[in-house]
Amino acid sequence: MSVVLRAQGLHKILAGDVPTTLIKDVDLEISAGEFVCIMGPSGSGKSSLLYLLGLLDVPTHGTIALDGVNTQGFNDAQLTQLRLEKLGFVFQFHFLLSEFSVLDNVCLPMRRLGRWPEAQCHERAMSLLTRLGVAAQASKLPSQLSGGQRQRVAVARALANDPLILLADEPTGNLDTVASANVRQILHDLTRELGKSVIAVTHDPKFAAGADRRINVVDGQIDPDWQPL
Ligand SMILES: Nc1ncnc2c1ncn2[C@@H]1O[C@H](COP(=O)(O)OP(=O)(O)OP(=O)(O)O)[C@@H](O)[C@H]1O
Repeated sequence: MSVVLRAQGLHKILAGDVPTTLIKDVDLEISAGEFVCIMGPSGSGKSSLLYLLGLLDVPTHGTIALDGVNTQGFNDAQLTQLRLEKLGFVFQFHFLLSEFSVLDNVCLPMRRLGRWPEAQCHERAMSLLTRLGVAAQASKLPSQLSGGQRQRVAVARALANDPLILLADEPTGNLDTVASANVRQILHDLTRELGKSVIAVTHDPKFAAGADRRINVVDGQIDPDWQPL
């Protein structure tokens, strides 16, 4: 299996009167099509690690290679471009743009990347919304959707640019039980069907149960001795 993301010697230290170490000594490889869940106690550094892996934050030391590209020394514009091309994000809160329709929310990252002409952006967006069961909501505003529908649109948006890796931070954390089960199922089934790698932070044992690999973060480090139940 080819490696799509390789993190080596990651450290994240916050400067201050007393420097705080958020992440230390993390080495991690993610294979193509692999579904990995990051688990661990609250405040252990799971989101901090995900933000580093997703190039939303820059490590104090260490390197991250994405699809064979070493990102060390990249400036903001280069990191943004690489994220746009290779990564999709789903957060606990949907972060859809409230003044844009559902369809436009999914088209926006495609327009930004410029890989497809406008007609194809629409076609791709509608196809994703259909697969996620929210095509009927395409012309609505996010405020007119239920929480579960909004999160499904957020998944469609994350997949819009056909990313190599989908990164998710507590994607079912803000949903009721039924919507949570639905989004969980979709994330597992659709990403496998599309052959995406997934890195997901979760507290949800049901979500983690379907993963290929579960890692436990404790005090900013991957616990090498941890055995999932
Ligand atoms: N920008 C920051 N400034 C100061 N402290 C921070 C910052 N970002 C994170 N922290 C601290 O770093 C630690 C790890 O935070 P992080 O959000 O990564 O944990 P987590 O494992 O994702 O937690 P949770 O499961 O509660 O979401 C926490 O103690 C948090 O308060």
